[in-house]
Amino acid sequence: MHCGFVALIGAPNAGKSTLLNKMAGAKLSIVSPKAQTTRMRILGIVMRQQTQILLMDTPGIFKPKRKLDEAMVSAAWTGAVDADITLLLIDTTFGLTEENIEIINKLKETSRRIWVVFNKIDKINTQKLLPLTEEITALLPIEKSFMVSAKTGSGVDDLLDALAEDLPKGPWLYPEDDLTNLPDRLLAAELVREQIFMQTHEEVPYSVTAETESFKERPDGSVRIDVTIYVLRANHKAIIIGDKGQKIKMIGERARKELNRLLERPCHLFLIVKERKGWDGEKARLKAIGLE
Ligand SMILES: Nc1nc2c(ncn2[C@@H]2O[C@H](COP(=O)(O)OP(=O)(O)OP(=O)(O)O)[C@@H](O)[C@H]2O)c(=O)[nH]1
Repeated sequence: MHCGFVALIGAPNAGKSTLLNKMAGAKLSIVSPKAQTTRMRILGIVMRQQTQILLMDTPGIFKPKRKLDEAMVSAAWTGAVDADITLLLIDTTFGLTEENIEIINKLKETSRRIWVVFNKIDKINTQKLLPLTEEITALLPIEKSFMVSAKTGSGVDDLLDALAEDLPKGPWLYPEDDLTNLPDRLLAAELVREQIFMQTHEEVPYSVTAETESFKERPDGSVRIDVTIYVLRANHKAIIIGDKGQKIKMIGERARKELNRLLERPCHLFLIVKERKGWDGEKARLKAIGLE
């Protein structure tokens, strides 16, 4: 038996959550075209041959402005420090950005073993990759590099095989059928937040947090889930509710469909929206989404 922690690290939007989901074969971490969608560490438990790969999705690394941002970036670095292998994910459509150079400089101090994963190769001419690889190896000692498309799955099997062979000997830490250690109530709140990221724009998604207030199993096998959406400002509340409640209805419908699939049972989802000034600086709110 082999078992080890692998952290996915990179700039916002590099495709870390998409890759985690592809490697885990399940939608565990929420994805949107907007930067900073992931706010906490999400563990995906992936069985490959006789190896349990404990794959950690982390928030994108960027310059923090508020307390929430600081907690997110700090969660990402803790993920890298704790990992046996750190996968540095590079969005090849942008190449070596300033953001990536900053991450690389800090990775040198925090991580022992770094593999580089060039992502989104479905979008680029792969000839661009050779100079990019050279630029990165000049900055950072990397053990291995991979070319993948997290979206199509191209190259993902090779990456999984390489991890399975390389992780240290040791007992599995989780039952082999588990997909994640995250509680269902946290996954439910995340799926609601994902829909807000998908269906609202500009500063609205960054004004929002979602918390599951209650999660009750019903005798018929279904589950009732009540989620509170906190927003920083009254006008954001109005945007999320929408004209005649159309927007919140759509958020709820889409999140419920995803939840049914993830929890493999019918879900009844109830949403309420509350204005809460300064939630993004409140310890309790950050703790509720797994941040310290
Ligand atoms: N074409 C293409 N798009 C991708 C690929 N991987 C991710 N994306 C898209 O890139 C966007 C960001 O993906 P995420 O997985 O949310 O990125 P992330 O690194 O987790 O982002 P943060 O939450 O900001 O840290 C989404 O629109 C994805 O669909 C890929 O391999 N190819």
